[in-house]
Amino acid sequence: MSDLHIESIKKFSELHPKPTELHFQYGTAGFRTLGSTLDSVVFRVGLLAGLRSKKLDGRTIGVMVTASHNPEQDNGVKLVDPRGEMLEASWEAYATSVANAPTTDALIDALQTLVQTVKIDLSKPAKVVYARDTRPSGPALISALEDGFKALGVEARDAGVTTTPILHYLVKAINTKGSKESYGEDSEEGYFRKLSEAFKKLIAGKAKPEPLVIDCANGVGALAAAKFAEYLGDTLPISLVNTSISSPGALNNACGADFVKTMQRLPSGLGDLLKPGQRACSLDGDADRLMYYYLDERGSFHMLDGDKISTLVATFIVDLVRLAGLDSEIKVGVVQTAYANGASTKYLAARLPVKCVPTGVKHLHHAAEHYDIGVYFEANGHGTVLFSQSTQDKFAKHEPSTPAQSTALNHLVNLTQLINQTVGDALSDMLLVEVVLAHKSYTGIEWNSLYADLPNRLVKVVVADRNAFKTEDAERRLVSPSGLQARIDELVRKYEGGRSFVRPSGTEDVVRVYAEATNKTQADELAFRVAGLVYDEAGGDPSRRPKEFLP
Ligand SMILES: CC(=O)N[C@H]1[C@@H](OP(=O)(O)O)O[C@H](CO)[C@@H](O)[C@@H]1O
Ligand SMILES: [Mg+2]
Repeated sequence: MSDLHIESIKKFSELHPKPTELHFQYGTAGFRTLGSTLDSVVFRVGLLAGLRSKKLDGRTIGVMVTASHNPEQDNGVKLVDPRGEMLEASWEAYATSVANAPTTDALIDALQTLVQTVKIDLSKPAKVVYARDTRPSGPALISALEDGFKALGVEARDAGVTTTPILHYLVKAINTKGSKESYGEDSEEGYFRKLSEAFKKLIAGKAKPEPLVIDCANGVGALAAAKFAEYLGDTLPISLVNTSISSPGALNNACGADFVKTMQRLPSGLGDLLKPGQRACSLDGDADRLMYYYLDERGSFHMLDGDKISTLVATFIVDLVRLAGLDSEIKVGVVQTAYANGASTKYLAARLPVKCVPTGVKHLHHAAEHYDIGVYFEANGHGTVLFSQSTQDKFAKHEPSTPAQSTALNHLVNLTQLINQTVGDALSDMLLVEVVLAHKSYTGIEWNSLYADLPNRLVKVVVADRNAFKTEDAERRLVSPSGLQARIDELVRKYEGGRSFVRPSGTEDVVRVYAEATNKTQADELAFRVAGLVYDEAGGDPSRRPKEFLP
């Protein structure tokens, strides 16, 4: 085993000192906080990425610099494992300790501990591919990252400014290059070509849809959507709005998927544009979340969120599997979190297996891998479909006995190419939705009528210590503070169709309360009553108790 390049790491580390007063945590979305505080963290992630690659025999690791739907001044960084997946969970703690070493000497110690604990052979090569979104703090953070690569002698490939899902695609494409499981050409062009060719095959012969309006959140999705428009030509007429990637303050400001989901209204810039019934969708700041919506004849807003997408897509795939004559061999299942609307769960559970897992993409992704075809979406619009290798092998071997079976089988094979199976991908998901709508001859209105969402409300409660809140049963029940769950249950029983749960956020310093009921007033009331219980239980100052929190 060779040694760490200690002198080189020391020299570069002195250029990227850790701010003494800050603690960083590798959470659900990697490290994420104010961009101006992340210099040392990103430098150290450069080192970590190199070590992770060495640990995996020189397979390529991805690094994405983004803060997604968060405000423009925020930034973040996360690592992507070789198959295009989120970093293995055990490394989250190593990343946290490396990021928090107070001095250069402490950093060297933390790295050496990591090398010994996970037995990294330092003589192995280190390869990384990296990218960033459009945030103004991005270029400086990228140069800190590159210092990390130089310090460790990493062979690094710059993927420039691109979406999170494209970076995940690249990681997988690079690592499967030349193999029987090749994921595609390892370039952006390869990605656009792969997806747009699959899309064209899937909608061949279908009626040309009305133009789709895409709100790009003034982020990197604007660049990728514009490229798709070139590749798709008139097979999918699209009209892009909120594409100002270099206007200060514009990113995610009153637009984007998270704004639409949270505010349940149109993003800015679309008001005068949309005709009644016309489909529109929003991407988030790094283009891995998608929300659809439309205005009806009366100008009322209707949102088609991750649950609606999941339902649309899962039932379409179930039908194709049956039509292809594969339903006895291939099982389709859906994964959701507790935030899934109860009406979607009811609709899905009557048709196919549904599993509930804790919040966070890694939980959904792993659970979806247990199905032959696993569909997962968070209500917020992040999700994808996974086809297991054995399922893809079955597609390749299956001999259809009728022309109808053959058509369905072709559609399934093309879906495996259209869908970015590494991670949720707003643009790939958008093409997928468009395919299903075209096949079913649905407008947004018919899609929306599959089931009616239960009215719901999400409330944040600021507490002294959110770690005092511990959950079980996929976060649907509290185990501590003790006794609180029983009081929530007692409240919920008073509401028709009531459901409510409380969990600490993994990305913000708050506790989240979710409630639903059969009408909006009741859902709001239940949410604010539970929020009041949580606030009081956590010892919140009565004089600062938010007025809307009910007694
Ligand atoms: C209610 C909600 O939308 N929670 C989001 C949010 O997690 P929290 O742990 O709730 O802060 O950010 C996660 C990362 O983007 C996302 O996976 C999740 O769905
Ligand atoms: Mg995102």
